[in-house]
Amino acid sequence: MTADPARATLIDGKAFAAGLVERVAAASARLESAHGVKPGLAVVIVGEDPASQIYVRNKGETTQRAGMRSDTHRLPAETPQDELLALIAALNGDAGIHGILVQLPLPGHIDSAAVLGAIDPDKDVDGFHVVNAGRLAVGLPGLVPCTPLGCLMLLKSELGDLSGLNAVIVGRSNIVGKPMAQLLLGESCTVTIAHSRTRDLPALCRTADILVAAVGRAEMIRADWIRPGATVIDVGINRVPSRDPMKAAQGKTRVVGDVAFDEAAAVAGRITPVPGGVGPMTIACLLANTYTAACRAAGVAPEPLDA
Ligand SMILES: Nc1nc2c(c(=O)[nH]1)N[C@@H](CN(C=O)c1ccc(C(=O)N[C@@H](CCC(=O)O)C(=O)O)cc1)CN2
Repeated sequence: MTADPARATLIDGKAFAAGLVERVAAASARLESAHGVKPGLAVVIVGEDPASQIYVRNKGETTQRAGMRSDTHRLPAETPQDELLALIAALNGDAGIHGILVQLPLPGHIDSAAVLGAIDPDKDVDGFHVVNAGRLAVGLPGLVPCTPLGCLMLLKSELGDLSGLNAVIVGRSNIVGKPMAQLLLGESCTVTIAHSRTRDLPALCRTADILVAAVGRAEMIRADWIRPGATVIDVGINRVPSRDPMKAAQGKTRVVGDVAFDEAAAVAGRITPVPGGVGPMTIACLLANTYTAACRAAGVAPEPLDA
């Protein structure tokens, strides 16, 4: 009889996110009662992409549950860019709105960089504006992209002090890979960003105490890429056919990450599942950023939101 392989500890992002939303709600209620400021978030969606519709609905519902103001602007797919820019200008000037988020992806006729660049950096709760990317790079207070911020919160709550750890991030996007690298550098990790041109990626990944997978390729990272005991953070959300051939034939899908979870969990020390790992932290951190933006607009120091 063979012994069961050791299994990694699951990092429960769903539970952590629920706790964070509660803390944001409590801090927001105190901000409102002490200073008369109710944090307000405006979410803008252009078009009918079904996944985006679900994410936007979840954002609206979670914002309301946290006792914040939630406005959702649904624009048709053929909305001209000028009209979208005019809406953003109006939201920039609305004192009751502290956070503005434009759901991505945008339809092909719209220049996403121009739209993201039109958001007031102090209301940019996605943290995608170049001003916020610059603030993060030089260590100034700004607004940090939600997914990497959520990953960092999970890592700190699991591992405590991260200083001196080797972190490898697979993926160099502006939204996840690069800000994740800046955040981990800020925690004094030794950081490497890997990408499609990296030589011997499996060997590089095996040097990682912390391995962040943000590449967008289903189950690309295998067990033998992982150093035994490493902490694995899986940012990927990929739809693949259902395991059940009958359901797969009907077009049913399931969500998997960038890490081959079952085999990776036999090697890693800690690992985030997909679903239920990093994903829920994205929306919780959006609320945290909205609260932070509202505090700064009111000239009030934000309360710490750590667990
Ligand atoms: N303006 C933005 N657009 C997009 C962002 C973003 O942060 N800002 N991120 C993604 C979509 N997204 C939020 O917008 C998001 C994606 C996934 C999840 C999540 O909780 N996923 C679940 C699984 C969901 C499923 O089963 O399909 C999980 O991982 O548990 C939350 C938010 C792109 N656009």
